[in-house]
Amino acid sequence: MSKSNCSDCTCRLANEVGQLKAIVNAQSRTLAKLVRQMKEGCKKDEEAKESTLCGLNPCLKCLQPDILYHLGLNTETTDFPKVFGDVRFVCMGGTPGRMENFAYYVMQEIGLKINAATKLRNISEAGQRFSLFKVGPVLCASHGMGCPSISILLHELIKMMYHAKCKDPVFIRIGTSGGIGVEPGTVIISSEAIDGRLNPAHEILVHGASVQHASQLDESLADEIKMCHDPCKDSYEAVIGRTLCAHDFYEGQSRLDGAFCEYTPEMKKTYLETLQSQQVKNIEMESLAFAALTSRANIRGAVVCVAILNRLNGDQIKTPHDVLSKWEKRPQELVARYIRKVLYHNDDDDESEQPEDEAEAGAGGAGDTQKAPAEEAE
Ligand SMILES: O=P(O)(O)O[C@H]1O[C@H](CO)[C@@H](O)[C@H]1O
Ligand SMILES: O=c1cc[nH]c(=O)[nH]1
Repeated sequence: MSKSNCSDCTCRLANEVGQLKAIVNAQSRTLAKLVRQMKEGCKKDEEAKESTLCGLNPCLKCLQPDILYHLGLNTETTDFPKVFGDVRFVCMGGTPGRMENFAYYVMQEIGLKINAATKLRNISEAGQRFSLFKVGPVLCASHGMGCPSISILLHELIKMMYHAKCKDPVFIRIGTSGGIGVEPGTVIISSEAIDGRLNPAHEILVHGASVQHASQLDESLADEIKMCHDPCKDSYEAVIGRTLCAHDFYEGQSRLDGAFCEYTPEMKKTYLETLQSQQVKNIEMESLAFAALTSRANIRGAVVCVAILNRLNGDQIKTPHDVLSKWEKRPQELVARYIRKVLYHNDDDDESEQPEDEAEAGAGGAGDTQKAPAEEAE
């Protein structure tokens, strides 16, 4: 065996030992908690459990059933507290493929396993709009492009959290974006979302009148995710900055390569330089609705996007697909590390533990997996 193979192998083993240690520690904590509960006379957590979400539509409790149309789920046919009650992280990104890959990746990172002959099931397949995967306490959803699409998903996911009585779920968008004055491949964690006029508000029309909702993001969550970046080991930078949310990819982002363009290159240059002078680090298309809807519900939210180009240098995305797909994994890496840290390394937190069912039986709990077709099992 060559020296480098040997050190790779040692590194892998050390990694696996670290993961096993985290799982064993988490299981010890779970065991200690169960023993404590037995001593206290089996007080059940569930009895006191209510969702921690605030400011929701008071009519929700009267909807029997509540039909989450675009997710293809309803409260009559699905036992939300049973299937989704353990959700602590809701991660979302534009495409179904990214979110399926992320689900498998996070499963590995948090030490869960499924049988080799099974695969994760798209729970919202019946809705035929979004994809939704559940890996223990992590939900992974695709949101499509733009604020209207992500806001439909968010309304339904927030209602899901409410019906499932989830406690303090954290929502994170993992995406791509156009950077402003940053090296392509840099990860930007948004401090706040702003619109094209640099207003920190998501504007919607209700009964024909403009309603604005503040689009602040959780600063401490952004810091916690940033701390998961290791400047010595990671070959890319991670920065915190303002994110401009546009309502389209071309004119809304001052591109010169759309089917229509009624401004000059000089006007584009001036606009992008103004953004740069206002600490805007990137442009994408969902952060306004994401920030507004999560903060209205009292949900901690973060937006973590890789910059796939520097808009000060051009408009077209010329980077090869294999490089883009490596970059696309960077926000996923940071977010998976964050989730892992919250679940297993938060020693001050009595509740940090390996999810009980899945630690023993793999991530194949109710609604999580299905048998793979024969050819995929091979
Ligand atoms: O890469 P995702 O997360 O899909 O998001 C970005 O990419 C899309 C445009 O190409 C927009 O939806 C923008 O927000
Ligand atoms: O320039 C870009 C790149 C990705 N997504 C966007 O919205 N804009």
